[in-house]
Amino acid sequence: MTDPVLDIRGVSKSFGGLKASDQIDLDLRSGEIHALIGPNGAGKSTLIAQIAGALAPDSGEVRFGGRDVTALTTAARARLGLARTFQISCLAMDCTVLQNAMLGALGHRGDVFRFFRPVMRDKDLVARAETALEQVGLQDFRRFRTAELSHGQRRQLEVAVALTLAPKAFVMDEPMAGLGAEGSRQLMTVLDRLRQQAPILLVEHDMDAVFALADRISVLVYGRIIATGSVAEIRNDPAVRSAYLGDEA
Ligand SMILES: Nc1ncnc2c1ncn2[C@@H]1O[C@H](COP(=O)(O)OP(=O)(O)OP(=O)(O)O)[C@@H](O)[C@H]1O
Repeated sequence: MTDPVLDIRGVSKSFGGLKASDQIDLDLRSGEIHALIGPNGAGKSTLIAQIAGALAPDSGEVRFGGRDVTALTTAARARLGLARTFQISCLAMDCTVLQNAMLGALGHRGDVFRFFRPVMRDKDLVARAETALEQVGLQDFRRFRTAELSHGQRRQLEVAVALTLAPKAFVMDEPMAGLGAEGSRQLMTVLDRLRQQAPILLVEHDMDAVFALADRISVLVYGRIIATGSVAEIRNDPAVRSAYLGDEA
């Protein structure tokens, strides 16, 4: 088997006497969606923050693309290809869908301060942004103002912006939150395809989405991973059922 894209080894983080991350081992392999689930307060956000670089672990190591990135900033990890989405919406609502996608592509080339008019004539950048829009199914909306998009379409656009950065892995924090049935269905179609391009570590409360999408699931309870396995293995795991899934399984 090839090395995992993301490899979390023995990561721990305490807040006072509370162990929010307790010796966590977790990996993300090429081509997969690995869902991280757990009850409120289990430590999902704390772990994601340590993976993305927003929070330093007390101990342990975060490896990305075969290198130790534990000491790197969020921006440095992003430049290496670690894309984190859905924490803060960074879309410019008055810009068109295509312009927003181009902002991502510009960031990738390091010239975010160029003005839009000359940039819009840059065929390479436009092509990169349009390819990303196609990948998320928004090609027909390229000239729409972003404010005109539905909530779900904005999530799809955020994925497109991330795609223009040519990510090697995605970390997604509750992408389905606040979406209706149709928005969730569309975003699930996008994520389902996306895993081939870059694997996804998916934190999600929507169990229907998790069970439909995940290749593997890890269950976090009180800062510890109590099980990792396929959907069937997790559904049938007695410890998971009593600690978390209950009737949902
Ligand atoms: N900065 C902080 N200072 C003190 N305690 C914190 C801090 N951040 C998180 N915690 C605590 O760590 C534990 C884990 O919180 P965390 O937000 O990571 O859980 P979560 O699984 O993401 O929850 P939710 O599903 O509700 O978002 C909680 O008990 C929380 O109160």
